[in-house]
Amino acid sequence: MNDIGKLVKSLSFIEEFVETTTSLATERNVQSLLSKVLLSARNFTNCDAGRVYVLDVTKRKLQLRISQWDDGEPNAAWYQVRDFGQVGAQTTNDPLMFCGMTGSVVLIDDVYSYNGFDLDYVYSHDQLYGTRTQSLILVPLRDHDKQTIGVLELINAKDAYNRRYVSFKSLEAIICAFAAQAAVCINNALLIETNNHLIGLLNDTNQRLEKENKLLKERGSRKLDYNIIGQSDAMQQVFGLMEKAMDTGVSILLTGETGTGKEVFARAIHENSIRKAKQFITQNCAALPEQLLESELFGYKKGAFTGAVTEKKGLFELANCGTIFLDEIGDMPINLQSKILRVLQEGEVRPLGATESVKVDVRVIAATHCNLHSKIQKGEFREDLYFRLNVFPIALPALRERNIDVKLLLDHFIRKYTKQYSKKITGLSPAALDVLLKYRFPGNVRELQNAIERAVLLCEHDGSILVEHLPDAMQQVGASATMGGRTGGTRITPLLNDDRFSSLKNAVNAYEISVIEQHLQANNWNQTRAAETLQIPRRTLIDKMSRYNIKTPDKKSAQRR
Ligand SMILES: Nc1ncnc2c1ncn2[C@@H]1O[C@H](COP(=O)(O)OP(=O)(O)OP(=O)(O)O)[C@@H](O)[C@H]1O
Repeated sequence: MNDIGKLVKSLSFIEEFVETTTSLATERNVQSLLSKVLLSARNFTNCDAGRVYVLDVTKRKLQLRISQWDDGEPNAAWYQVRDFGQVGAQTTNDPLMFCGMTGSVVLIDDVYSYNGFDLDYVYSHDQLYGTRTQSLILVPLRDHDKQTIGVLELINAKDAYNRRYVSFKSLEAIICAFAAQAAVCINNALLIETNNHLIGLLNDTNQRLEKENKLLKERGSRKLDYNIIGQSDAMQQVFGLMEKAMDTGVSILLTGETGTGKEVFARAIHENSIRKAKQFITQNCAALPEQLLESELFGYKKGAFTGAVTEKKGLFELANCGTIFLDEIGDMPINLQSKILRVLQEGEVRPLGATESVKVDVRVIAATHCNLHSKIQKGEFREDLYFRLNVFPIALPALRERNIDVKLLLDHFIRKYTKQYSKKITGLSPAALDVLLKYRFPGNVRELQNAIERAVLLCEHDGSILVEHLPDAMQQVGASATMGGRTGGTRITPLLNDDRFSSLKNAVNAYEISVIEQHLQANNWNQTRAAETLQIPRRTLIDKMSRYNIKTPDKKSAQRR
């Protein structure tokens, strides 16, 4: 080539160079810019391949962002992110780290006979993808302030005419000039990318804050109406937990003795949540045999079993977008537990006899009075279901642990039942109040409520509730307190005048009957639970009931309400 020819070639090269770098400056998308940068660099230098590595926002981690070989873009699985914080620039044996940290060019013409830097990443790439790296150059990408923002790597430079390998030495100057221009464009695009990312984050945060604000405003204007009595610290803690869980939709596990208000709380959570416009459905898992419970909860298709003459929607479907309260979850048959788990995990139910599942969005609130841990140990309750339900546990305190609430509840129920039965009474006599404050309430609020309802009915118009209007078990507390601690004996007299106490045996029997009746009543006539609170085997309870002719009143089953 003569001088004129060389001059023309140089001029057209410069023209192409300027054109390319100008076109790069208009590209805003980082990934397509990197792709263009690499392609242009390879075109100028006739390289087989190349890669661009970019430092992350912390300016510590060098990440592979794009890789091109003649026959495609191998994925980046082989590449290990370089952490600049781990070694010093001068001690590193890794050429990428060295180039990035010192801003120096690394040029290797014969990769397989080279023994300077550790080129393991090159060898492993060749082995993994069947490539052949002959030579390479690493050039730092630096911004206006000479801060490294990444590394440009070009591989296997070739002669444009005969496609033979050539040394990168002759191309170093032009590659460095190109890299300097490209780095400015990449830096701008990275800043725009970071900006957009931050704007996105800001928008998300704004939206979230707006939502939370709206919720808080709604909450402020919405009168939280729990209809739950309790000012003790223990109850305040429960209210706090309940408010935290209210609008989240997480599963809640309510634990506590019988009658502590698990269902009251479940209903209050639903009625004060964003689901309140939808259904609140309750199902007592101990109340039905397994198959009936299954068809209640999941529904069935026509012909799914003998008797399934029409299709029936299950409770989960009926509670869609609302809340389902699964009471006595500890008594859920083990086979059904896996189905419940599926609802919680996948948000879908499959009615009996159906071939397809139905998507449901139901908040599950479960309750139990029994110890699920021991049920898990006995293999009666699935541990995975327990963890799923127990996302947000709330333990309700027993009434005896929150004495200051007893008075409030007494006032509340006296007001309620005097209104309900249109009865005018003056309140509780001091002796009755004394008894009630001493009593341990094994049946908790339910027992107190039942006692007051009964007492209001028994009490004289315009009179006050006396000890004799209270259930026997409570009267015994009053009597034993009088016998044990006080003198005067006024409260023993009625007992001695009573035929039932004519002999010690009769008195003991009468006492036993009243205790058993109390526990049955407090447990809604559920024999299993009454036996538990009495701490006797269920069989013994049944024997005693038959011996003393204690009969369950007609309807005591706690079904769906
Ligand atoms: N804090 C409270 N304030 C007012 N009433 C309450 C309170 N706690 C419970 N009650 C009343 O006590 C009775 C029993 O409550 P609930 O049925 O919610 O108890 P539970 O813990 O679900 O009982 P079980 O385990 O036997 O099903 C209900 O009539 C309820 O209205």
